Amino acid sequence: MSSVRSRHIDNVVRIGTANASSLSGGGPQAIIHKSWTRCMQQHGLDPTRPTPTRILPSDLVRDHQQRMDGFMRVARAGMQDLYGRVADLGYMLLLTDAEGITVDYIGNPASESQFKAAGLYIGADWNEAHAGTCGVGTCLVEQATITCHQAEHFDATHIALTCTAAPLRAPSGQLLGVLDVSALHSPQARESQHLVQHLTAMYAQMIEDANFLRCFARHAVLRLGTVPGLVEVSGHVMFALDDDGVVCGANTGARRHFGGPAADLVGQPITQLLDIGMDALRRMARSGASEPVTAGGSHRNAQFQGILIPPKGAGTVASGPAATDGPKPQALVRSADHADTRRSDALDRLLGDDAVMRRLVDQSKRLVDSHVPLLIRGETGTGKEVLARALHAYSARAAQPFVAVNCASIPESLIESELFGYMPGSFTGGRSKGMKGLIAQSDGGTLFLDEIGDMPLALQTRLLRVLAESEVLPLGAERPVAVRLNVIAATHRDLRHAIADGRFREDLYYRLAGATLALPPLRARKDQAFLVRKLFAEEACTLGLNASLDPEALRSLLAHDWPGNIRELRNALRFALAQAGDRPVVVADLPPEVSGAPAPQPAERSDTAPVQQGLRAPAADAAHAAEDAGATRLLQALKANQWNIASTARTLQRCRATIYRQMERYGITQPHLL
Ligand SMILES: Nc1ncnc2c1ncn2[C@@H]1O[C@H](COP(=O)(O)OP(=O)(O)OP(=O)(O)O)[C@@H](O)[C@H]1O
Repeated sequence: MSSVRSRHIDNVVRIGTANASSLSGGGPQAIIHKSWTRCMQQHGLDPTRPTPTRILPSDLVRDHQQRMDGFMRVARAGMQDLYGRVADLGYMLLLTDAEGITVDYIGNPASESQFKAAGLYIGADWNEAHAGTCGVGTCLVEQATITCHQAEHFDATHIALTCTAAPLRAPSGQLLGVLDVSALHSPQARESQHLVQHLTAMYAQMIEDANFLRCFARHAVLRLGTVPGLVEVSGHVMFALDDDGVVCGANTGARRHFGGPAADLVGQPITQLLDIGMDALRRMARSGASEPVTAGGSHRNAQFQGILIPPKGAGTVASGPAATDGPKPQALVRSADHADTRRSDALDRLLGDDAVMRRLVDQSKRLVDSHVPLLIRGETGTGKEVLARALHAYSARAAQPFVAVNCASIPESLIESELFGYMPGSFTGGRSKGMKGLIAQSDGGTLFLDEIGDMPLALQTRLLRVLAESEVLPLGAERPVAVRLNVIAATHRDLRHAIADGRFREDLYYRLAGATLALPPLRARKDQAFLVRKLFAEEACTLGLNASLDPEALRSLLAHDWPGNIRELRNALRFALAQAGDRPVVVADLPPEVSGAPAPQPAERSDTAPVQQGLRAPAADAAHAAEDAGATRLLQALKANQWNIASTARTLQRCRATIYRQMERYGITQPHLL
């Protein structure tokens, strides 16, 4: 072994066996050293045994390619353009999926055999758990653009390479894969890769944005940039809007700038995020010209130039890829006298042909501007928050803020300061400028108090005072602040029981429940087929798929009794779409509890490779079929959610701690921890 290699191995062993806590800190070197530690201490890789890259057999590679077919086409266009810029410098490009499997490649044909020998080719598995620290694998862990330069690679086989990799995300924010730019030879200085790092990040963003526009081709897209004159091509913030100007998609730039996951932005009227009215949007749609736009709410002062890209195909409606209700005029170019039609849409879009829901929506419309406090009741996942947002969008205060507070999820120690706000210096750890509480932020708009049944008793007393007096007293303040309050509360609990048990104040109940809107469970709704089609279209679009639903699969969906209601339906469709990719979704793609099929036993599955990747050992006891079915269901959900524990927990309607506990019980380990 050459002395360079043995020195490298000594270095990796020394740092990789160090105590992980001694490696705190940021910067490129810390990222690499943390990865070396992970490779040795968690993945059990041995740097003294250099191993060539694992190459998957071609039929498995085809499976990986098919799962991201639509996205691959967009990515290839970006890769070709990028390749034109870096080919002369000896670079080649890889596209991998979110597991690190290479699904596409562009490189100089004359060097193909060398690239292949180095593992820079289709089918190569660059997941850190197998390949050690490398561009793709470490980028998947860090979810950020990184360079792994020469001896920063874990495995001595790869120390001649330089690899720069950037993550690629779906409009939902979910990781889709990685764009990698690599070379067999490069100058020794790491700094030589700076420009490549910028280019890789820039093209990754361009590919994501092209995919975003593909997914939301039937929506109007508001594009915002900071360079006037270039906003059409380089606006880095994009919002897809529906007929009412409500956000139905937000790209990575928008998520980064406006904070939070896509799910938090989706459903908000754009007029709340930006200081812009519907009239201005309609004017932009008509003129096609860009206009200055200022961010609203807590992002005030950010100045943009904005342009509105109309939906593809004149006269089509911007309501999702599978909208079947025929051509409609584009809402954003409709004139003001259609305002009432738009207002009614927000609530009417919640239902198909169901008499109970129709009565509820008609009743809501009569109540929404009456200042009667509304209490929405319904089992978990029936759409209480969705209804609250639609009520707000329908109301006369639609252009004012909608502030949602989940009374069950704010830690008890913070709930008071979050709700009421605080003055500068009023408690340790608070912001030096103080903070406006959520109640005051809702001034003139809607305050949505979700899971109100879980609010601690002491706070119920304070909330009661706020409701009675329409003013809040921030922590540390001497004088109360007046608030124009419109409250919608929601709960899945029986508040009368809670009152009887002394857990909920009766006087607060009567303050909140001026009128009660009872959402029916999904199993009782007659418009299930409408909801299936609507949610299927939305989910397919978010995943960037052009999918269809087999009639037999629709029948299975309609036969299920949906204990988790619309949330469970959405998750089941997301799960099925992830299984099916771009081909039609069939019964076998549905989660076993929906399809009615006996869950396959882990040991009997034909696609053993991914199972082996996820299970350390066969599920604990083969005699316990139910256990095995549970393990399989969990494993499938983990894979469908790219091993993201939080979204797996949402899919299965369990809390994260339960998912971790079940993983431990079934011996399931995340692939990058194996
Ligand atoms: N009418 C609807 N159309 C489309 N999707 C809906 C509808 N109603 C609910 N959903 C979807 O169902 C899921 C649950 O909705 P929501 O959070 O509003 O339910 P919830 O009753 O407030 O749940 P919880 O009680 O757990 O807070 C979300 O993914 C939402 O997008």
